[in-house]
Amino acid sequence: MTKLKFVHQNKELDSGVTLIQDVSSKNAPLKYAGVKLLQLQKGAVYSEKLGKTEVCVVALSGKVTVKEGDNQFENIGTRESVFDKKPTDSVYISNDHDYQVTAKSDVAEIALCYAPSNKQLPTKLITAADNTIEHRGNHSIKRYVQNILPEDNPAANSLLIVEVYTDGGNFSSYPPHRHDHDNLPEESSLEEIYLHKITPKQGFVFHRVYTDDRSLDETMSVENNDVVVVPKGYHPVGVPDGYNSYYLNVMAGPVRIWRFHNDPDHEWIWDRK
Ligand SMILES: O=C[C@H](O)[C@@H](O)[C@H](O)CC(=O)O
Repeated sequence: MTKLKFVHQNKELDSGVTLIQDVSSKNAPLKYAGVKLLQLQKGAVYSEKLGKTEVCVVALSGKVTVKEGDNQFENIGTRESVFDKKPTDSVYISNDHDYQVTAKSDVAEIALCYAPSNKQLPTKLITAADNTIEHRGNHSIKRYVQNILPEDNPAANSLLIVEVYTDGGNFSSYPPHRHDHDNLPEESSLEEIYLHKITPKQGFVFHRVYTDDRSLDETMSVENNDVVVVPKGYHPVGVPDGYNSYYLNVMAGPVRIWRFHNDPDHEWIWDRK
């Protein structure tokens, strides 16, 4: 059985810096994407030296200052919780840079989203206002999407990043789709990471990852701060009534294009009136 779910941890990295998730090709069936979830106490500093990797620092909650070379972005972040359900600020940093993140609020949570990068691009603040918003779906497949780094934003070499909110009783990433065939223009090959958050925090959601031939077919119950990786296959999410779901998606692959293929068995779901 392929390990697709990574349960949250609480590992003290440094004074005031707690590592909750660290998922990458080193410990998961991934070749491109990676994610870290960190919680920082006020004044705590997380530093990193990038190789041939780009990173997008997403200010999930609280406020942080991000410094890279001569670039300093002070007090970024717009929300106390991801469930404030509004866009936040992020900073894109490409390969071979050193950067530091310092917490400015009592507690700050950041997601570090990684993908391969060989061409240095400008370090860039992606403000909340730069996010594009979508309301997708109908019936019981309604979700609200905040695009942080969609493919029409040329700021990154490989990264595609989006936040998705799904209220209880709804499915998202549904009808099921895949993007695991390098077959443009019909379909692109992107692996994907889901960083899940749920409110109230004792909740869970169902996440299935399966392939057409069912050689991979895992249905998982996923809890707050768990990560699910999607190396290939369809990947629908179901949210029990009474709870609301948030997930941060990190996608990356050979080409920075998002073209998905719906599971033919369930594509009719989109056509309902
Ligand atoms: O491929 C993208 C991911 O599966 C999600 O971001 C999905 O598109 C979100 C949704 O449309 O429900």
